[in-house]
Amino acid sequence: MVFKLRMRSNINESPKSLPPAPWKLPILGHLHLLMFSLPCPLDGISQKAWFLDAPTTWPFLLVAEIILYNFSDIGFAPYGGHWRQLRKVCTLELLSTKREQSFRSIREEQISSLKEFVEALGSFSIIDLFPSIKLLPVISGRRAKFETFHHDLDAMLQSIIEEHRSSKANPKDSNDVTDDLVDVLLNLQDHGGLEFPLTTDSIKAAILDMFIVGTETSSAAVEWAMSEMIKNPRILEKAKAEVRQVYDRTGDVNESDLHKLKYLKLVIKETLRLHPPLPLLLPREDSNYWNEAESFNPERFINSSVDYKGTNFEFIPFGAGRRRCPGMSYGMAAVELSLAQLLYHFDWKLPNRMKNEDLDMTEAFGASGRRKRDLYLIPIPYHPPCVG
Ligand code: HEM
Repeated sequence: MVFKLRMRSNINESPKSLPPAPWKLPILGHLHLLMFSLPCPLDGISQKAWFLDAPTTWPFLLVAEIILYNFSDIGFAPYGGHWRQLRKVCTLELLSTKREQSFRSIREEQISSLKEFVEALGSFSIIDLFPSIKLLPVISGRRAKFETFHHDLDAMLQSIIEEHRSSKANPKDSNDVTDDLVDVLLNLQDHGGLEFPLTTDSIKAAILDMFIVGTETSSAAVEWAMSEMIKNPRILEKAKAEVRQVYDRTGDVNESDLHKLKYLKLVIKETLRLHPPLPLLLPREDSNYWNEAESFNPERFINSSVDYKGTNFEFIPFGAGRRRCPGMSYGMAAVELSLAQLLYHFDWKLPNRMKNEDLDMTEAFGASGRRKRDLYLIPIPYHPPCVG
C-alpha cells in the first residue's frame, strides 16, 4: 500500500482556522455500494449487475462508466465470466496470502515513514496519510469534468504501465514475489492463458481499484480508531501500553510482532463494528445483536467467536459471500501497522485544549462511512527507553 504524505498547514493552528476540507466525493472504488441506498431490484449483498440498466446520470455510475473504463474494474463488473476471471486474478495472483506477505517489507518501510512525517509536521490530519481519497476532490460536475479527470488519470496509469514494461524487458515469472501488483497484471496479460483477454483498460481499472479501494477503506478505519481512542482515554492508554510493551524491546514497530497486539486487534474490530468503512446495511448499532450497541467497547470481543470473516452476519465489515472483500488481509495489516506506529511513537492530544468528550463523532453523509470532519491531533513524541 502506498502512503504518500501531504504537508498540512501550521502545527498549532486551530482546526477551526484551517481552510474548510474539500468536498469529498464518495470514493471511486467502492461507489458501487451506493446501490444499497438506492432502490435495488435484487435481494442480497452480492447482486451487483442491476445498476448497469440504471440511467448513467447518477454521478457514481458516471464515475464507473468513464473513470473505471466502462465498468471493467472488479468492484463494478457485473457477475459473470469477466468478473469471475478478475476476481480469480485478484484473489489468487494479486491479493493472495503469499503476495500479501511478500509485500510486508514494502509496507513496513512505507508505514515507518509515518513517524518522520508526523514529527516533521507537529500536527496533521490522519486523512493525509492516505491521499487517494482526495484524488477526486474537485469534481463536482458531471460528464465533462469526469472525462477531463479520466484523461489525466489515464495518462498517469499509461505511464505507470510503460515504466513497468520498460523496466521488465525480460519479464519474470508471474510467481516472482518481487513483482509488484502492476507487474503481476502485465505478466498475466502477456502469459496468463486467460479465458478472456486481460485488456490494458482492465489492468488500469484494477490498479485504480486496488489503490483507491485499499487506501480509502484502511484510512477510514485508522481515522475512526484514533477518534474512538481519543474519545475514550482508558482505551487509548491500554492500547498504547500494549504497543509499547511489545516494541520497547527493539524500538522498532514491525509486522512480525503484530500478532502480539491482542488488545489493539479488539480495538480495530470494535472500530469496524461501529464504523464500517463501507456501511452497507449493517446492524452495527442494533441492540438485538449487541449489548450497549452504540458504545465503543473493544472488550465485548474478548472470548467472543464473532469474527469479521463473513460468517457472522451481524458483523461483516468486509462483506460476505462471493463478493467479499479480497483485500481483507492487506487492509487489516495496513490498519494494524499504522495504528501501532502512531501509538508507539507518539502520545496524542486534541488541539486547543479541546476536551475528549467534545470530539465530534458525526459521520459524513453518504456511502463512504468517513468522519464528517477530519480528525486533527497534536502528536507528542515518545522516546523509547534505550535499547540494549
Ligand atoms: C479495512 C479495510 C477494508 C475494508 C473494511 C473493506 C471492505 C470491503 C467491502 C465491504 C467490500 C464489498 C464486499 C461485498 O460486496 O460483499 C469490499 C470489496 C472489495 N475490496 Fe475491500 N475493504 C478493505 C480493504 C481493501 C484492500 C486493502 C483492497 C485491495 C488492496 C480491497 C479490495 C477490494 C476489492 C477489489 C473489492 C471488490 C470485490 C468484488 O466486487 O468482487 N479492499 N471491500
